[in-house]
Amino acid sequence: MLTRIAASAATAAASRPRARAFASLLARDHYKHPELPQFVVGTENGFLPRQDPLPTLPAEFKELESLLQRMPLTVKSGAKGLLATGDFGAAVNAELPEYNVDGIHDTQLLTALFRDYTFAASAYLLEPCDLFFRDKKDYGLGRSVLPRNIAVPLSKVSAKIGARPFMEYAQSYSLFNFHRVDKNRGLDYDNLELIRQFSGMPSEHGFILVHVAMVAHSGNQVKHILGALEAAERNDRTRFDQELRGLLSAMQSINRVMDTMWAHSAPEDYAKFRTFIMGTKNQPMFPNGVIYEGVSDEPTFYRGESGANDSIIPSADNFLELTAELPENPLTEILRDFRSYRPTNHNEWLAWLEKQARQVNIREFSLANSSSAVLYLALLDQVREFRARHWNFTKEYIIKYSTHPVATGGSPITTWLPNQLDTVLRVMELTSKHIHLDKVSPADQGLAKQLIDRAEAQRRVLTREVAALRQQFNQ
Ligand code: HEM
Repeated sequence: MLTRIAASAATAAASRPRARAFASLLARDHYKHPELPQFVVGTENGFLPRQDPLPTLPAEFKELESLLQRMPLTVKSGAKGLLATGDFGAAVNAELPEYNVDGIHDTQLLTALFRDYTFAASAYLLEPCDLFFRDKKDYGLGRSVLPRNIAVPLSKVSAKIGARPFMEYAQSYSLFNFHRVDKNRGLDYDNLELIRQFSGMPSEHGFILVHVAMVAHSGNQVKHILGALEAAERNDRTRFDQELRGLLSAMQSINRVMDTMWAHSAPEDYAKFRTFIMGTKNQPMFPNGVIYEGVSDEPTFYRGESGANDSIIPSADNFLELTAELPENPLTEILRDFRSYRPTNHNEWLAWLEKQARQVNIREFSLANSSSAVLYLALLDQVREFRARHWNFTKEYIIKYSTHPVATGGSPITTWLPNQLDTVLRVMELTSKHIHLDKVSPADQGLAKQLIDRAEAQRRVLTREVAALRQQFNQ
């Protein structure tokens, strides 16, 4: 039933060329159906789930719930948890039954089970790496077999929600891992509480919930993207510019919340919980992958949890037709592979948007009018701002404290993020050549000059930085 609903929604979107087609996925009768996936892109929820995540599991899963509550390095009472003493793996083997999940169809419960089994799986597989890292500042080897009491139900639940059986950004670690302190209030950072975590540290709480508070603004991003596509299709310049202004304001809100990361999550703490969000693909801790006992004898290799699977920036890339400007190289292949580690409907949205923006020709339509072109440049600048801040995060939270050459998602640490940042900066330079500054208001003239100068300077600095880091990391 569930796949039928998702499939019919996808077919509806694909078969209608009009810009509003995707919004029809949110028809009210579909939206409330308990078997509809939790992650369905919308103009209100954006890329967050359509229902708030279940904070605890029902009583029939009490052993799993108990293990997860006792799991963090520091538990709620302040005492040391199972991961701190290196006892989590033994506790899983001794206490966890192999639950039967065959009869479950409600996606709110299925996704909560997916979140909780992926937490248990990552803690189980990476527990030895965390112990090793505390002493040696290297990760050693992870466990290479996932026991059947986790592997079998995790694989079944994953198949039901269309996910890979491994911790991911949206359906487990970040976007299905919050609850509201006050049910009647919105999703501001101060109204968010965390459900699961590995460390029990305030910095992990902040790291996860800043992502949620940013994505809380993505409904506006989706709304204005849909509006701008429709306006361009109808050749309605006035409305197109209004929608671009709305989109700009949504992106500015997202970037403002992102900047609060520095205050909510301390750079020196990141390495203490980062081990547990690593993947098993392209990682030296899992040279032979991981066998899922009771599922298959073939080893599995999965990318780890990463904000790279968030949909805000890929949506901006696709709408602004930046994706088409990415160089054809192994780093861009990694980007495309990352984009497959997200909820099915997010993938459908991104694929639809890339095609639709190309068909309507958003870039050409924007550049055909100097005022729209300045707005287009300002939107590129928001993507630049996100990626530049993000590159600063990577230097301050990771590179300062670790010589491990691979990020949690499995990408090379020194070159992958700059591949995308450099593309935005290059496209900003190209775009600036299409703007007739004599045809825009003095305020827009000043703005355009400021954005172009900053992009040129940033590109020069980035090239120097990456060359130095590549030498240091031998990449
Ligand atoms: C301390 C904060 C953060 C750190 C250290 C960090 C680190 C990283 C790293 C190392 C990557 C490379 C991919 C990989 O994992 O292999 C990445 C990718 C990415 N992260 Fe983060 N991240 C942080 C916060 C965020 C936040 C708050 C968001 C918001 C949604 C985010 C969104 C992304 C995106 C979209 C990518 C792909 C980048 C691109 O397309 O250029 N990250 N992150």
